Amino acid sequence: MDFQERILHHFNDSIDAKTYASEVLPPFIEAASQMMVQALINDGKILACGNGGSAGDSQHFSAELLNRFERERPSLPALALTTDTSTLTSIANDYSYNDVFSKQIRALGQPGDILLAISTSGNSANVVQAIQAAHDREMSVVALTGRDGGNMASLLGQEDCEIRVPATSTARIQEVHLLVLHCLCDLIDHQLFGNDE
Ligand SMILES: O=C(CO)[C@@H](O)[C@H](O)[C@H](O)[C@H](O)COP(=O)(O)O
Ligand SMILES: [Zn+2]
Repeated sequence: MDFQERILHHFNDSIDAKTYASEVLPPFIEAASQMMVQALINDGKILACGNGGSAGDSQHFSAELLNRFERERPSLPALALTTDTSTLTSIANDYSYNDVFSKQIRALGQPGDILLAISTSGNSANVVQAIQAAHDREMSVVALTGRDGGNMASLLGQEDCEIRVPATSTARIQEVHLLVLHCLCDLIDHQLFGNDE
């Protein structure tokens, strides 16, 4: 395969992953948006976490809520738990990397808040512990996963919502996660602030 063939292969794989996801994910994305809207209406906030590319997704999503997505509207309360290096390094150093998100949630999470937990494998131990901490704080969870949902899937209850991308490649799952996050931003704006046409 020459370089351009490789590139084409990535594009086609990504298109196929999104097409397949579009056949199964819409009801779950709708439900997750309604959970988030209800939390925001009730003065709750959204805390987001994940590792690597999913840390980037957490920050991408919280920025779109705090600042804006595609239209003018008031700031919405969201916080990525992946950004404060002093907090992250001290928790990892003194306790364990598995605690970096859960300790923040136990301090900042309030009943009625939402945890957005992002992992392509569903098996990142710090995200699994974040879900446990969120439940302890009476928060509901929106989980963005892939593959078989991993350990995260088995922890979720009736109040939670899993959006599981039907794919196995980390990169393809991440590409669909980003699209899902943009759908959530659009649906949140639409439900809170009405039609923008
Ligand atoms: O972005 C990528 C791969 O595309 C990596 O940084 C990836 O996010 C990291 O390996 C993560 O640690 C994977 O964690 P997870 O998705 O299994 O929870
Ligand atoms: Zn990546």
